[in-house]
Amino acid sequence: MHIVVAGAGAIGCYVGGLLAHAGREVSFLGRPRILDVLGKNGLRVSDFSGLEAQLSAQSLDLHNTPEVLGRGDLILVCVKSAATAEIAKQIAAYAKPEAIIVSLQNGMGHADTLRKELPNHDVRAAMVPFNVVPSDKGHFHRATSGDIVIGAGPTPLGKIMNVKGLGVSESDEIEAVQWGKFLLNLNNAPNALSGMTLHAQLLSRPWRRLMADQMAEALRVLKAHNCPIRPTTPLPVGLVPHILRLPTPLFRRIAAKMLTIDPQARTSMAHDLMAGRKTEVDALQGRIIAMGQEKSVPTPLCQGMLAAIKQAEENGATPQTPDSLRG
Ligand SMILES: NC(=O)C1=CN([C@@H]2O[C@H](COP(=O)(O)OP(=O)(O)OC[C@H]3O[C@@H](n4cnc5c(N)ncnc54)[C@H](OP(=O)(O)O)[C@@H]3O)[C@@H](O)[C@H]2O)C=CC1
Ligand SMILES: CC(C)(CO)C(=O)C(=O)O
Repeated sequence: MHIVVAGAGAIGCYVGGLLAHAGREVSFLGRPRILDVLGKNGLRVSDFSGLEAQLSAQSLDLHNTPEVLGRGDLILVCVKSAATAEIAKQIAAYAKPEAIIVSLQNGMGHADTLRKELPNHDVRAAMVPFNVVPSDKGHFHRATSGDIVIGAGPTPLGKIMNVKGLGVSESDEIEAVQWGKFLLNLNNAPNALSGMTLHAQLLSRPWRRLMADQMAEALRVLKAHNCPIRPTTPLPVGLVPHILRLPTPLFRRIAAKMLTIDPQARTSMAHDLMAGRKTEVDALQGRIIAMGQEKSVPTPLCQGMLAAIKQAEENGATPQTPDSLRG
Protein backbone atom coordinates (compact mmCIF):
# COMPACT_ATOMS: atom_id res chain seq x y z
CA MET A 1 0.00 0.00 0.00
CA HIS A 2 1.43 3.36 -0.99
CA ILE A 3 0.83 5.97 1.70
CA VAL A 4 0.72 9.71 0.98
CA VAL A 5 1.00 12.18 3.84
CA ALA A 6 -1.11 15.19 2.84
CA GLY A 7 0.39 18.00 4.92
CA ALA A 8 3.97 17.32 5.99
CA GLY A 9 4.07 19.12 9.33
CA ALA A 10 4.36 17.92 12.93
CA ILE A 11 1.88 15.03 12.77
CA GLY A 12 2.45 14.18 9.11
CA CYS A 13 6.23 13.95 9.46
CA TYR A 14 6.03 12.02 12.74
CA VAL A 15 3.49 9.44 11.56
CA GLY A 16 4.83 9.27 7.98
CA GLY A 17 8.40 9.06 9.28
CA LEU A 18 7.65 6.03 11.46
CA LEU A 19 5.72 4.33 8.65
CA ALA A 20 8.60 4.90 6.22
CA HIS A 21 11.12 3.73 8.83
CA ALA A 22 9.14 0.50 9.16
CA GLY A 23 9.48 -0.08 5.39
CA ARG A 24 6.13 1.27 4.18
CA GLU A 25 6.20 3.22 0.89
CA VAL A 26 5.51 6.80 1.94
CA SER A 27 5.35 10.07 -0.04
CA PHE A 28 5.13 13.46 1.64
CA LEU A 29 3.12 16.39 0.24
CA GLY A 30 4.08 19.63 1.94
CA ARG A 31 5.34 23.18 1.68
CA PRO A 32 8.79 24.01 0.30
CA ARG A 33 9.87 25.57 3.64
CA ILE A 34 9.55 22.16 5.35
CA LEU A 35 10.55 19.97 2.40
CA ASP A 36 13.78 21.95 1.85
CA VAL A 37 14.85 21.17 5.42
CA LEU A 38 13.93 17.50 5.04
CA GLY A 39 15.71 17.37 1.69
CA LYS A 40 18.85 18.72 3.37
CA ASN A 41 18.84 17.08 6.82
CA GLY A 42 16.64 14.02 6.34
CA LEU A 43 13.88 13.24 8.81
CA ARG A 44 14.51 12.38 12.44
CA VAL A 45 11.74 11.00 14.62
CA SER A 46 12.05 10.42 18.34
CA ASP A 47 9.87 9.95 21.39
CA PHE A 48 10.02 10.48 25.13
CA SER A 49 10.60 6.77 25.79
CA GLY A 50 13.86 6.75 23.84
CA LEU A 51 12.67 5.75 20.35
CA GLU A 52 14.94 7.11 17.60
CA ALA A 53 14.47 6.77 13.85
CA GLN A 54 16.52 8.55 11.20
CA LEU A 55 15.60 8.64 7.51
CA SER A 56 18.20 9.94 5.10
CA ALA A 57 17.30 12.84 2.81
CA GLN A 58 17.80 10.55 -0.22
CA SER A 59 15.29 8.01 1.07
CA LEU A 60 12.46 10.56 1.38
CA ASP A 61 9.89 11.03 -1.39
CA LEU A 62 9.07 14.74 -1.09
CA HIS A 63 6.54 16.69 -3.18
CA ASN A 64 5.24 20.24 -3.09
CA THR A 65 2.55 19.79 -5.74
CA PRO A 66 -0.63 17.72 -5.31
CA GLU A 67 -0.18 15.30 -8.24
CA VAL A 68 1.52 12.89 -5.81
CA LEU A 69 -1.91 12.31 -4.20
CA GLY A 70 -2.64 10.15 -7.25
CA ARG A 71 -0.10 7.56 -6.01
CA GLY A 72 -1.81 7.00 -2.66
CA ASP A 73 -3.72 3.87 -1.71
CA LEU A 74 -3.95 5.45 1.73
CA ILE A 75 -3.94 9.25 2.12
CA LEU A 76 -3.32 10.64 5.60
CA VAL A 77 -4.76 14.13 5.92
CA CYS A 78 -2.50 16.03 8.33
CA VAL A 79 -3.27 19.68 7.53
CA LYS A 80 -4.68 22.16 10.02
CA SER A 81 -8.50 22.45 10.24
CA ALA A 82 -8.85 25.53 8.02
CA ALA A 83 -6.88 23.86 5.21
CA THR A 84 -9.23 20.85 5.01
CA ALA A 85 -11.54 22.13 2.28
CA GLU A 86 -8.60 22.93 0.00
CA ILE A 87 -6.84 19.59 0.48
CA ALA A 88 -10.19 17.82 -0.05
CA LYS A 89 -10.45 19.45 -3.50
CA GLN A 90 -6.87 18.45 -4.32
CA ILE A 91 -7.49 14.87 -3.24
CA ALA A 92 -10.67 14.78 -5.33
CA ALA A 93 -8.70 16.01 -8.35
CA TYR A 94 -5.93 13.40 -8.16
CA ALA A 95 -6.77 10.44 -5.90
CA LYS A 96 -7.39 6.93 -7.24
CA PRO A 97 -11.07 5.92 -6.84
CA GLU A 98 -10.09 3.17 -4.38
CA ALA A 99 -7.84 5.36 -2.20
CA ILE A 100 -8.72 5.37 1.51
CA ILE A 101 -8.61 8.79 3.17
CA VAL A 102 -7.92 9.17 6.90
CA SER A 103 -8.14 12.51 8.73
CA LEU A 104 -5.55 12.68 11.52
CA GLN A 105 -6.76 16.15 12.53
CA ASN A 106 -8.02 17.63 15.78
CA GLY A 107 -11.55 19.00 15.91
CA MET A 108 -14.81 17.55 14.64
CA GLY A 109 -16.35 17.32 11.19
CA HIS A 110 -13.20 17.17 9.03
CA ALA A 111 -14.09 13.72 7.71
CA ASP A 112 -17.47 15.16 6.64
CA THR A 113 -15.74 18.04 4.84
CA LEU A 114 -13.57 15.48 3.04
CA ARG A 115 -16.58 13.25 2.23
CA LYS A 116 -18.38 16.16 0.56
CA GLU A 117 -15.63 16.30 -2.08
CA LEU A 118 -15.00 12.54 -2.00
CA PRO A 119 -18.46 10.94 -1.80
CA ASN A 120 -17.34 7.61 -3.30
CA HIS A 121 -14.22 7.15 -1.18
CA ASP A 122 -13.75 5.36 2.12
CA VAL A 123 -13.11 8.42 4.33
CA ARG A 124 -12.35 7.88 8.03
CA ALA A 125 -12.01 10.17 10.99
CA ALA A 126 -9.21 9.43 13.44
CA MET A 127 -7.93 10.68 16.79
CA VAL A 128 -4.27 11.38 17.50
CA PRO A 129 -3.82 11.50 21.28
CA PHE A 130 -0.18 12.54 21.42
CA ASN A 131 1.71 15.78 21.04
CA VAL A 132 4.58 16.23 18.58
CA VAL A 133 7.20 18.91 19.08
CA PRO A 134 8.56 20.10 15.72
CA SER A 135 11.99 21.61 15.22
CA ASP A 136 13.33 23.61 12.30
CA LYS A 137 15.97 20.95 11.63
CA GLY A 138 13.64 18.18 10.42
CA HIS A 139 13.34 16.59 13.86
CA PHE A 140 9.88 15.62 15.18
CA HIS A 141 9.67 14.50 18.78
CA ARG A 142 6.66 12.86 20.36
CA ALA A 143 6.14 14.35 23.81
CA THR A 144 3.14 12.45 25.18
CA SER A 145 1.75 8.94 24.98
CA GLY A 146 -1.24 7.13 23.51
CA ASP A 147 -2.34 5.19 20.44
CA ILE A 148 -4.02 6.59 17.35
CA VAL A 149 -7.66 5.51 16.98
CA ILE A 150 -9.18 5.30 13.49
CA GLY A 151 -12.86 4.90 12.65
CA ALA A 152 -13.54 1.30 11.63
CA GLY A 153 -14.28 0.62 7.97
CA PRO A 154 -14.26 -2.07 5.30
CA THR A 155 -10.44 -2.29 5.04
CA PRO A 156 -8.64 -2.88 8.35
CA LEU A 157 -5.94 -0.23 8.67
CA GLY A 158 -4.43 -1.26 12.00
CA LYS A 159 -2.20 -3.88 10.31
CA ILE A 160 -0.79 -1.38 7.82
CA MET A 161 -0.26 1.46 10.26
CA ASN A 162 0.74 -0.40 13.40
CA VAL A 163 4.51 -0.13 13.29
CA LYS A 164 7.29 0.27 15.85
CA GLY A 165 6.60 3.42 17.87
CA LEU A 166 3.09 3.87 16.47
CA GLY A 167 0.12 2.11 18.06
CA VAL A 168 -3.03 2.24 15.93
CA SER A 169 -6.41 0.75 16.70
CA GLU A 170 -9.85 1.01 15.10
CA SER A 171 -13.14 1.92 16.76
CA ASP A 172 -16.84 1.76 15.90
CA GLU A 173 -17.36 4.79 18.13
CA ILE A 174 -14.93 7.22 16.58
CA GLU A 175 -17.20 10.24 17.14
CA ALA A 176 -17.26 9.58 20.89
CA VAL A 177 -13.47 9.08 20.88
CA GLN A 178 -13.04 12.38 19.02
CA TRP A 179 -15.24 14.31 21.45
CA GLY A 180 -13.12 12.94 24.31
CA LYS A 181 -9.99 14.35 22.69
CA PHE A 182 -11.79 17.57 21.70
CA LEU A 183 -12.33 18.36 25.38
CA LEU A 184 -8.56 18.21 25.95
CA ASN A 185 -7.93 20.36 22.89
CA LEU A 186 -9.92 23.17 24.48
CA ASN A 187 -6.76 23.68 26.52
CA ASN A 188 -4.76 24.40 23.34
CA ALA A 189 -5.88 28.05 23.53
CA PRO A 190 -5.09 28.68 27.23
CA ASN A 191 -1.78 26.87 26.81
CA ALA A 192 -0.88 29.03 23.80
CA LEU A 193 -1.85 32.19 25.68
CA SER A 194 -0.05 31.20 28.90
CA GLY A 195 3.39 31.22 27.25
CA MET A 196 4.08 28.14 29.42
CA THR A 197 4.96 24.56 28.60
CA LEU A 198 2.12 22.07 29.07
CA HIS A 199 3.90 20.54 32.05
CA ALA A 200 4.32 23.88 33.84
CA GLN A 201 0.75 24.87 33.02
CA LEU A 202 -0.62 21.61 34.42
CA LEU A 203 1.30 22.16 37.66
CA SER A 204 -0.36 25.56 38.17
CA ARG A 205 -3.66 25.31 40.03
CA PRO A 206 -5.09 28.62 38.68
CA TRP A 207 -4.48 27.40 35.11
CA ARG A 208 -5.99 23.99 35.92
CA ARG A 209 -9.05 25.69 37.39
CA LEU A 210 -9.49 27.64 34.18
CA MET A 211 -9.08 24.42 32.14
CA ALA A 212 -11.64 22.73 34.39
CA ASP A 213 -14.19 25.55 34.12
CA GLN A 214 -13.84 25.68 30.35
CA MET A 215 -14.21 21.90 30.11
CA ALA A 216 -17.31 21.99 32.35
CA GLU A 217 -18.78 24.71 30.11
CA ALA A 218 -18.19 22.55 27.02
CA LEU A 219 -19.62 19.47 28.75
CA ARG A 220 -22.88 21.36 29.38
CA VAL A 221 -23.07 22.16 25.66
CA LEU A 222 -22.27 18.59 24.56
CA LYS A 223 -24.84 17.24 27.02
CA ALA A 224 -27.51 19.55 25.57
CA HIS A 225 -26.72 18.04 22.15
CA ASN A 226 -26.56 14.44 23.47
CA CYS A 227 -23.06 14.06 22.02
CA PRO A 228 -21.41 10.73 22.83
CA ILE A 229 -18.10 11.13 24.69
CA ARG A 230 -15.42 8.49 25.26
CA PRO A 231 -12.92 9.98 27.75
CA THR A 232 -9.22 9.82 26.94
CA THR A 233 -8.48 8.87 30.58
CA PRO A 234 -9.79 5.93 32.63
CA LEU A 235 -11.79 8.48 34.67
CA PRO A 236 -15.42 9.29 33.84
CA VAL A 237 -15.42 12.47 31.78
CA GLY A 238 -17.56 14.41 34.29
CA LEU A 239 -14.93 13.81 36.98
CA VAL A 240 -12.03 15.34 35.06
CA PRO A 241 -12.87 19.00 35.89
CA HIS A 242 -13.01 18.05 39.59
CA ILE A 243 -9.61 16.35 39.41
CA LEU A 244 -8.13 19.38 37.67
CA ARG A 245 -9.35 21.67 40.46
CA LEU A 246 -7.61 19.66 43.23
CA PRO A 247 -4.65 21.16 45.10
CA THR A 248 -1.42 20.50 43.20
CA PRO A 249 0.11 17.82 45.52
CA LEU A 250 -3.10 15.77 45.29
CA PHE A 251 -3.40 16.37 41.55
CA ARG A 252 0.21 15.19 41.10
CA ARG A 253 -0.65 11.91 42.79
CA ILE A 254 -4.02 11.24 41.17
CA ALA A 255 -3.15 12.45 37.66
CA ALA A 256 0.46 11.25 37.48
CA LYS A 257 -0.12 9.88 33.96
CA MET A 258 -1.34 13.27 32.70
CA LEU A 259 1.97 14.71 33.85
CA THR A 260 4.07 12.17 31.95
CA ILE A 261 4.95 14.75 29.31
CA ASP A 262 8.23 15.96 27.96
CA PRO A 263 9.10 19.16 29.78
CA GLN A 264 9.34 21.15 26.51
CA ALA A 265 5.92 20.15 25.12
CA ARG A 266 3.46 22.86 24.12
CA THR A 267 0.19 22.46 22.24
CA SER A 268 0.03 22.74 18.45
CA MET A 269 -1.81 26.06 18.92
CA ALA A 270 1.11 27.42 20.92
CA HIS A 271 3.41 26.53 18.01
CA ASP A 272 1.03 28.21 15.56
CA LEU A 273 0.94 31.44 17.58
CA MET A 274 4.72 31.44 18.03
CA ALA A 275 5.15 31.05 14.26
CA GLY A 276 2.63 33.84 13.54
CA ARG A 277 0.19 31.40 11.87
CA LYS A 278 -3.60 31.36 12.16
CA THR A 279 -4.77 28.86 14.78
CA GLU A 280 -7.52 26.21 14.96
CA VAL A 281 -9.52 28.16 17.57
CA ASP A 282 -12.57 28.43 15.29
CA ALA A 283 -12.73 24.62 15.03
CA LEU A 284 -12.38 24.21 18.81
CA GLN A 285 -13.82 27.03 20.98
CA GLY A 286 -15.73 28.29 17.90
CA ARG A 287 -17.52 24.96 17.59
CA ILE A 288 -18.64 24.97 21.25
CA ILE A 289 -19.82 28.58 21.01
CA ALA A 290 -21.95 27.79 17.92
CA MET A 291 -23.38 24.62 19.49
CA GLY A 292 -24.08 26.53 22.73
CA GLN A 293 -26.00 29.20 20.82
CA GLU A 294 -28.16 26.53 19.17
CA LYS A 295 -29.30 25.25 22.59
CA SER A 296 -29.10 28.55 24.53
CA VAL A 297 -26.27 27.25 26.72
CA PRO A 298 -23.96 30.14 27.71
CA THR A 299 -20.28 29.82 26.75
CA PRO A 300 -18.55 32.91 28.21
CA LEU A 301 -15.19 31.23 28.79
CA CYS A 302 -14.94 29.83 25.27
CA GLN A 303 -15.97 33.22 23.89
CA GLY A 304 -13.30 35.02 25.92
CA MET A 305 -10.69 32.48 24.87
CA LEU A 306 -11.60 32.78 21.19
CA ALA A 307 -11.41 36.58 21.38
CA ALA A 308 -8.02 36.45 23.12
CA ILE A 309 -6.62 34.08 20.49
CA LYS A 310 -7.92 36.24 17.63
CA GLN A 311 -6.24 39.24 19.22
CA ALA A 312 -2.99 37.30 19.59
CA GLU A 313 -3.20 36.19 15.93
CA GLU A 314 -3.54 39.84 14.90
CA ASN A 315 -1.13 41.55 17.29
CA GLY A 316 1.22 38.81 18.48
CA ALA A 317 0.91 36.86 21.73
CA THR A 318 1.77 38.39 25.08
CA PRO A 319 1.62 35.98 28.06
CA GLN A 320 -1.76 36.08 29.82
CA THR A 321 -2.86 35.03 33.29
CA PRO A 322 -5.90 32.84 34.09
CA ASP A 323 -7.62 35.89 35.61
CA SER A 324 -7.09 38.03 32.52
CA LEU A 325 -8.64 35.28 30.40
CA ARG A 326 -11.70 35.01 32.64
CA GLY A 327 -12.51 38.62 31.64
N1 LIG B 1 1.07 19.02 16.54
C1 LIG B 1 0.54 18.19 17.42
O1 LIG B 1 1.16 17.84 18.42
C2 LIG B 1 -0.83 17.63 17.19
C3 LIG B 1 -1.60 18.05 16.12
N2 LIG B 1 -2.82 17.46 15.90
C4 LIG B 1 -3.66 17.89 14.80
O2 LIG B 1 -3.09 17.42 13.58
C5 LIG B 1 -3.40 18.35 12.52
C6 LIG B 1 -2.08 18.79 11.90
O3 LIG B 1 -1.37 19.52 12.88
P1 LIG B 1 0.18 19.81 12.78
O4 LIG B 1 0.89 18.65 12.25
O5 LIG B 1 0.57 20.38 14.07
O6 LIG B 1 0.16 20.96 11.65
P2 LIG B 1 1.38 21.63 10.90
O7 LIG B 1 0.98 23.04 10.62
O8 LIG B 1 2.65 21.35 11.61
O9 LIG B 1 1.44 20.80 9.53
C7 LIG B 1 0.55 20.94 8.47
C8 LIG B 1 1.39 21.27 7.24
O10 LIG B 1 0.60 21.06 6.07
C9 LIG B 1 0.85 22.14 5.17
N3 LIG B 1 -0.26 22.23 4.22
C10 LIG B 1 -1.50 22.72 4.40
N4 LIG B 1 -2.23 22.61 3.26
C11 LIG B 1 -1.42 22.03 2.35
C12 LIG B 1 -1.60 21.66 0.99
N5 LIG B 1 -2.77 21.84 0.36
N6 LIG B 1 -0.55 21.12 0.34
C13 LIG B 1 0.63 20.92 0.97
N7 LIG B 1 0.86 21.24 2.26
C14 LIG B 1 -0.17 21.78 2.93
C15 LIG B 1 0.95 23.32 6.10
O11 LIG B 1 1.49 24.44 5.47
P3 LIG B 1 0.89 25.92 5.76
O12 LIG B 1 1.17 26.18 7.22
O13 LIG B 1 1.67 26.79 4.82
O14 LIG B 1 -0.56 25.86 5.45
C16 LIG B 1 1.83 22.74 7.21
O15 LIG B 1 3.18 22.83 6.87
C17 LIG B 1 -4.17 19.51 13.17
O16 LIG B 1 -5.55 19.33 13.06
C18 LIG B 1 -3.75 19.41 14.65
O17 LIG B 1 -4.69 19.95 15.54
C19 LIG B 1 -3.28 16.42 16.67
C20 LIG B 1 -2.55 15.99 17.74
C21 LIG B 1 -1.31 16.59 18.13
C1 LIG C 1 -1.36 18.60 23.06
C2 LIG C 1 -2.40 17.78 22.41
C3 LIG C 1 -1.95 16.34 22.31
C4 LIG C 1 -3.61 17.78 23.31
O1 LIG C 1 -4.06 19.04 23.58
C5 LIG C 1 -2.78 18.22 21.04
O2 LIG C 1 -3.68 17.64 20.47
C6 LIG C 1 -2.21 19.39 20.33
O3 LIG C 1 -1.10 19.84 20.60
O4 LIG C 1 -2.91 19.89 19.42
